[in-house]
Amino acid sequence: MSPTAVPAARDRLRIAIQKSGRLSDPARALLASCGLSWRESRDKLFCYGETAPVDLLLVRDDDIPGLLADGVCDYGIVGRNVLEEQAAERAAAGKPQVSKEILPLGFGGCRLDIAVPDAWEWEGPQQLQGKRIATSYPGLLGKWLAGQGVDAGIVTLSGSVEIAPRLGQADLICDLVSSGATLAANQLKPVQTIMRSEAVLAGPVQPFADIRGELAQLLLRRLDGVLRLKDSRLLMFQARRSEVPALLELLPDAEQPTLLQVDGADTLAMQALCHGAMTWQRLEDLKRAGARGLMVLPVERMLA
Ligand SMILES: Nc1ncnc2c1ncn2[C@@H]1O[C@H](COP(=O)(O)OP(=O)(O)OP(=O)(O)O)[C@@H](O)[C@H]1O
Ligand SMILES: O=P(O)(O)OC[C@H]1O[C@H](OP(=O)(O)OP(=O)(O)O)[C@H](O)[C@@H]1O
Ligand SMILES: [Mg+2]
Repeated sequence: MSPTAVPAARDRLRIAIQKSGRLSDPARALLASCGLSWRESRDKLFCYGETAPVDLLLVRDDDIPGLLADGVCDYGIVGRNVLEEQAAERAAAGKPQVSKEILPLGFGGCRLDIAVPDAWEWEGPQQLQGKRIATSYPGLLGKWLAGQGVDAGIVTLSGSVEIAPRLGQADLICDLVSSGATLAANQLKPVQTIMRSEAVLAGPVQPFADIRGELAQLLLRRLDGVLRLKDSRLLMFQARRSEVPALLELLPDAEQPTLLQVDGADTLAMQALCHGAMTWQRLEDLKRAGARGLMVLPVERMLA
């Protein structure tokens, strides 16, 4: 599609997700928890939305920003690293940005790190001057190097970046790191993070002018509800009125606690939506502060 072409109006929303890889299952599970379900095409590349007019396109993650830019799909679930890399490449080519990060989704967490051979003593970014750096993220690395005022050679590789220093293709690398195991197995160590990444919902910079605007609102509202409840629990207990202030101090993450009088004036029942982890330690602290009959319940859905 030419850069000036306007994508045809559609009456269904189309979301691109990774076909197979780290983000495919969690992306699908997240959308399913928003009440969406699909019928799959025989080639398993397109899923037709059944419960709502929201279809899925199953593709390679690197293709998602381009599909968004071309208007082939309306939203995409992709790593911030991929989205930002293609944005950096578009910017370097003088192309306008047509899509952006709408919402971080809380899975697929990793970092884009500079990693050097174990034997190096790291003194800071200036040490990279004149070095060759292997990466699959030339746009992000180039932008970061320019910001540091460092002139280094970028060796672009599509995979197996960690092996490049041993093969003599580069002096060091810039790649995704999660546990650090791949770096360690290749006698490399991370020395500098240039980006923190996770899966994000990417979407258009401009709002939709057709029915997709309403579908987009519905999707975003439901995603917001699901993500807000991800680590949330409903906490219920009873306590004496005099103990309530101390108990509330132990619950800084409680949203609008509700207090009900249960017998006479002294005993109160309390319920609150808590957004932090409800560990055994926390429950024991609450018990010590006077909470009785503590119950922690999962919260399935919330509509603010
Ligand atoms: N080790 C990791 N830990 C956590 N998340 C990661 C890790 N490596 C990559 N990711 C995130 O998951 C995304 C997808 O990674 P994956 O390895 O499945 O991609 P891929 O091999 O490029 O897949 P595709 O075949 O779709 O091109 C990455 O872009 C990144 O955002
Ligand atoms: O810090 P770690 O937990 O070891 O993870 C980092 C590795 O994970 C990714 O590769 P992946 O395993 O997806 O293989 P790939 O190179 O084929 O994409 C990434 O490119 C690193 O190589
Ligand atoms: Mg890929």
